Amino acid sequence: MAKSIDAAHSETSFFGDVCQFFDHAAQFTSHPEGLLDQIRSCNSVYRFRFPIRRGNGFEVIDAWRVEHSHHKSPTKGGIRYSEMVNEDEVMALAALMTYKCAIVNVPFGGAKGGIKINPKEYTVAELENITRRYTVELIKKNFIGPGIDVPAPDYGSGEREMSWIADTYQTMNPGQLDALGCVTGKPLALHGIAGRKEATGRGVAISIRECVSVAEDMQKLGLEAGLSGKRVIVQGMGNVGYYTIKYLTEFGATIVGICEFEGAIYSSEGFDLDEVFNHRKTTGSILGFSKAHKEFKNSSEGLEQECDILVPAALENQLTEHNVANIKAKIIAEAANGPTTPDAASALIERGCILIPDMYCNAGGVTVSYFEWLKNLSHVAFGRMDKRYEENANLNLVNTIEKSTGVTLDATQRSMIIKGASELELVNSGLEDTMIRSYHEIREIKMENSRIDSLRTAAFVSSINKVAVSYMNMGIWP
Ligand SMILES: NC(=O)C1=CN([C@@H]2O[C@H](COP(=O)(O)OP(=O)(O)OC[C@H]3O[C@@H](n4cnc5c(N)ncnc54)[C@H](O)[C@@H]3O)[C@@H](O)[C@H]2O)C=CC1
Ligand SMILES: O=C(O)CCC(=O)C(=O)O
Repeated sequence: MAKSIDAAHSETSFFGDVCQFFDHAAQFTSHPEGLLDQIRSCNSVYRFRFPIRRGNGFEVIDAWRVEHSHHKSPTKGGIRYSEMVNEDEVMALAALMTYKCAIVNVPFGGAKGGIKINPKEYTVAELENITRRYTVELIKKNFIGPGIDVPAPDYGSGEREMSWIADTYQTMNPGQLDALGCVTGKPLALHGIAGRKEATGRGVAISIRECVSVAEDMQKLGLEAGLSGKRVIVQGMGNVGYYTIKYLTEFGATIVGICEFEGAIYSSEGFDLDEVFNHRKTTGSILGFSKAHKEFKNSSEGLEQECDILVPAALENQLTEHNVANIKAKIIAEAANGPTTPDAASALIERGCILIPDMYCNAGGVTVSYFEWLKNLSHVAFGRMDKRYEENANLNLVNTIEKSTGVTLDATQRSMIIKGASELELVNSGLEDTMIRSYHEIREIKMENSRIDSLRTAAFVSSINKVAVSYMNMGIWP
């Protein structure tokens, strides 16, 4: 990979790494440097601090919301709750959101938030105070709203936090009809959407299934096409990792390794997700699981075991120049944001591996967030208006065919054909179509230019071009 103007910056910076990938891809586009600079830069970085009551005193919390690009509104991206969060990280994650949304044609600019706490060290009441106060700070500066900036879950946050955000925003904006579209990833009972919780992991599994379905690409790796029997190691068993394992298993893959914070386990025969999950719930650790052939107290050793596909689904900077030589996988599916550093990515590509890039691989979450936002703005659940209509039309059709052919279907066949689509089925269909279509869009860009070295570069080319068109069409005002 050619060294870029931002390479020096990237030694210590996640945002620098993202810029380095961007600059490498930009050479395959024809946009003027000024426009590229506008696309690459973070438009607004809001850093703030606020106090919460704790014990007999109070504690000051550091927080951020970064809106990377306003080429489309609203901006969109999760909120990370982590004691390691910092400004550079939130900027990088916001930038990735811009490129991610562009790849999957979700009409949002990119944003991300961060709250610098370890959520495990706070009571639920304290977490609620922090989340509500964070929301109020965003409201004060116009950094949240259904048409402005729409947060969602990320590492360390989930449906519960999104409910608190929605309730705070709604309370502060009485009568605002679209208020519930101010945040996505809400529980179903609070105007969320069926399938959002599983969406990122489901999308990751679909992206991998699509990648391994291309026989020509698998042949180059010395692998058979298809997921059946493929050996997979997953790092992180949180929201994204858990559902990635669930759907990969459903699609026929074998989960041979799981790495968590406290260590890693390996079994060449494969793991049952629920057995491992329940063991961890009961004992507090994945270590000590009786069906594991090997276990590692140093979790990162788990990444280096024999497998076909490695899925980092925890945090950034997991595959680096220090461990890349020991990675055995031929396919890396970046379920986490930024798990591979530019140096490690170059080494893997030179070795002939396929890297399914984060900005595409984990885009299922924001895709279904988009559906949730649409549902909130239209104030009606998907399928509500047409489900029964569709069923009646199908019923008439089946009756007519039965009458004219003399063939009678059994009850199972009838209900399968007649049934109208539920919200979950529509969401999953939209998600699957988006992931499959986007994979081939990126792959074709790569295939069309032999100088484009990776799916990541192709993905960046695709998003840079899309964002550039938006900026050019908008013009500059005043
Ligand atoms: N939640 C979502 O919808 C989306 C999340 N992502 C990305 O996916 C990644 C994971 O996010 P979530 O699953 O939501 O977070 P989560 O908080 O639900 O789970 C993360 C899991 O990773 C584990 N973990 C942390 N450090 C680890 C390490 N060094 N080794 C092994 N395991 C480790 C944690 O113990 C936890 O179980 C993040 O990079 C996030 O930005 C990307 C797109 C959407
Ligand atoms: O669902 C969303 O809006 C964003 C999820 C997210 O933070 C991400 O894709 O990294």
